[in-house]
Amino acid sequence: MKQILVLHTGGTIAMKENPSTGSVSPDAKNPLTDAPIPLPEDVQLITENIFNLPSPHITPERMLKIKERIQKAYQNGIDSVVITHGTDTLEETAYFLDLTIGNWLPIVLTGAMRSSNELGSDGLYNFVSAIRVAASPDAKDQGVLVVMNDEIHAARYVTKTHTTNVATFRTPSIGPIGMINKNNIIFLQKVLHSQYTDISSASGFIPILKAYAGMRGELLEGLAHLSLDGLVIEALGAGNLPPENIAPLQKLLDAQIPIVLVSRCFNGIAEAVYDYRGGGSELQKMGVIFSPNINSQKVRIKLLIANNLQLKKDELVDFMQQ
Ligand SMILES: NC(=O)C[C@H](N)C(=O)O
Repeated sequence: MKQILVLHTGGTIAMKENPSTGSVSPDAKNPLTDAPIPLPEDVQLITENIFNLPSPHITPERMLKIKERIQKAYQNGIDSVVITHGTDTLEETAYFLDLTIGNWLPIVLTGAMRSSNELGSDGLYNFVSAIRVAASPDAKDQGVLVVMNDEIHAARYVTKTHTTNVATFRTPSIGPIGMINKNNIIFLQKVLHSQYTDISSASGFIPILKAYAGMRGELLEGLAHLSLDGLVIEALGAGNLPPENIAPLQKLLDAQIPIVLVSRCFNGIAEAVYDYRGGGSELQKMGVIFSPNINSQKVRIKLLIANNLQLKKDELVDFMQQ
């Protein structure tokens, strides 16, 4: 028998709609607990309601709690893990686990865009799909996975792209790494391993700042008065900033605050291409770290993990660029 640990954390998948107002809120009793679940024959579920929270209430400390619960379960010989989670921050928890669990047994996150009593509710279907993927031998050694709407995505790249559509989770550039059919689970691509790093705390003040046309230096100047542990900037295009930001940025760098830059573009990566005031070349020479191929919210998770590893400067650059 395959033993799958199911951790329910909350989110729309555990919510109900009030039919008279149309508003959606957490249900005291998880609707998945009593739902008829067609399980593969060789699968046994061990279910736990670790939280019942909307995912905007999920913090890095709570992600750490999920990680520790999974690692404890590994000692008891479970075969895989399914986590139900709100979709708003699902990609951040998925990536946190991808970086901090050094074990390649399947871990699959899923959620829902429509709550349990809404017409066309996708929760139960996604949950069953996640169990099927977690039970598949091909899901081993693929890193943490996100299963929604008949697709399998890698935690490292997947992102929520739509506020309400059930096909909200997408992987820019490469697409899903697998698909779920009526009778088969098919993996189409093999995922690069994320570097494993163990942490026992997840603290740090690391905001994300999005650049825009006409952005002046006041925001960065203001940030210099807060005790930052790091800063993630979503820069313009290939990795550039309006020139007024250079001087305050230098002040933050002089104060030894790690600054990691990604592009605000949905596709592609930030690189030091442009050599003009505020261009990527100047930013790189100043010591801004360019992060390839993950979005700002995931870079933030990675920088937070780095913050709790107490890395030296060179190690931090290496870690953030992997
Ligand atoms: N679809 C969802 O789960 C959205 C919800 N606000 C959450 O993340 O908890």
